[in-house]
Amino acid sequence: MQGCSIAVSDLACRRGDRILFKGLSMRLASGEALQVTGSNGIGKSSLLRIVAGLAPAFAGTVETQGNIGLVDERHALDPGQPLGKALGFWQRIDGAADNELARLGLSDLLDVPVRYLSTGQKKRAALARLIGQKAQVWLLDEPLNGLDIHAVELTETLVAEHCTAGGIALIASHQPFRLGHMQAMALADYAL
Ligand SMILES: Nc1ncnc2c1ncn2[C@@H]1O[C@H](COP(=O)(O)OP(=O)(O)OP(=O)(O)O)[C@@H](O)[C@H]1O
Repeated sequence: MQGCSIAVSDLACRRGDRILFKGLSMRLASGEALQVTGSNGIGKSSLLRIVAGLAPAFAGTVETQGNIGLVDERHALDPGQPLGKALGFWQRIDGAADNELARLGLSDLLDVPVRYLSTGQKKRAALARLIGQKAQVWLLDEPLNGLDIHAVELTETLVAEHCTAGGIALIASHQPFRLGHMQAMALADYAL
């Protein structure tokens, strides 16, 4: 995997008329992972969207190197399409790749419309798309929500493999995420 990095310096985030956090700095290099923790509404998702370039910083800078894949609550896959077709759409854009469908327990669901998938199945389908995207930088917003114990372990393993291969993982979650050498940042330390 090519070199990748995230460098955030003195970042402030405003949503509406509220400053959610300020003075946040962090650096992640190839192979590193960081979990951002904090209570509901503190700004974890907002931070990920700023790092992804989808929302503006109120102050400070964000520099990233490498392709970014963001998995959050928004639909990555067309809800009206069967899962196989919805993933196929992205494969034509991302380039053919092994989406790890069998490993993610999705092989028997390819004919099922995405909107009929369960919460956990949708989550695993989003991971399949992320893997196919071959992005170096993974931004994962509450990746364990709605997953059963096996899917939790699989997600943790996939992230570990991604970092071992030289990728970066920035994870926003209030749940424990087991990963060796995971750094941690409490967003409350930067909240106003
Ligand atoms: N576009 C927006 N305009 C105004 N306020 C917003 C906007 N987006 C988010 N907010 C507010 O910013 C705050 C932070 O939201 P955010 O989703 O980043 O928090 P979070 O820490 O990820 O929460 P959760 O753990 O519940 O997912 C919330 O109070 C939310 O209502």
